[in-house]
Amino acid sequence: MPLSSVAAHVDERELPFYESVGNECSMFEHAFRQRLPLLLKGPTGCGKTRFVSHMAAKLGRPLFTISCHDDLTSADLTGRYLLQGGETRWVDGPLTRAVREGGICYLDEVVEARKDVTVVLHPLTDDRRLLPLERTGELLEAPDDFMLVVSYNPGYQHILKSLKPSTRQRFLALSFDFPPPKIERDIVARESGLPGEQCAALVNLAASLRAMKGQDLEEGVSTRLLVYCATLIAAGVPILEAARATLVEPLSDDADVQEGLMEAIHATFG
Ligand SMILES: Nc1ncnc2c1ncn2[C@@H]1O[C@H](COP(=O)(O)OP(=O)(O)OP(=O)(O)O)[C@@H](O)[C@H]1O
Repeated sequence: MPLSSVAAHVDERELPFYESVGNECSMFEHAFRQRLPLLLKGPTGCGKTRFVSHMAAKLGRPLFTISCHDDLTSADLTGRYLLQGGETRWVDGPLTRAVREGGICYLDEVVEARKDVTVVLHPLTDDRRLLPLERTGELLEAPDDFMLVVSYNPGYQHILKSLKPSTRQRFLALSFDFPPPKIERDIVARESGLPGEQCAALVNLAASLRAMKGQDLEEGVSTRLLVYCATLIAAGVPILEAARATLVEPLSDDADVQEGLMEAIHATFG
């Protein structure tokens, strides 16, 4: 399919809602059109997955999402022979489907993947754009509308779990962070249905909770958790109960840290 005809008349209102923060939408589109793979870096719950679904829908391409973990093998991506009705049949994995169908393949938390997975990605992420399927003997050439997107959270990185330079230098990379306050307020309001003013108070609170990151907290409170909190409040849950369940308990098990978080919450909501 010629790229110029890809999703020429998309109604933005029908796409998964994504509020852009900078130039990420145009960079994604350039990467797609120039057939370059993309790496998204950023903390948990800051909008990376939503961004990818929004862009896939905007470009009119199917999206194949894979959450990477220690046990994920290259066969989970490429496919395997399965016994079906007494016959052994090859079944494509999500990466192979994305290559065959011309879709967007999104590998979330790619640093969690084992080495054999990254090896499969190498010929796909340079100018060869090839996916060798050893088991079937095929060598698939990725079509123009195939794109590989991967993400990871640099905050969780440690020496054993980092991308090798030979892998990361195959990607364009974009950094994500929590959206600026006004944008985050709009996102939380739109996602939860809670009035903007109350969402603004939650976003202010998030700033003080995020300032506690590093002291005793591994990660600052995510936009996702703010949406949860606002959703509960909009559903009638008392603010302090909603805040404890969404902005305190998911962040820490330590009683002292929880107390510190609750203090900040009381300072905002009384
Ligand atoms: N820019 C944004 N536009 C619209 N919604 C957003 C945006 N940023 C965050 N959100 C909201 O935050 C939620 C979490 O975002 P998302 O699932 O995309 O996070 P993520 O960065 O992919 O997290 P993880 O790394 O844990 O997978 C979304 O479901 C959405 O409600």
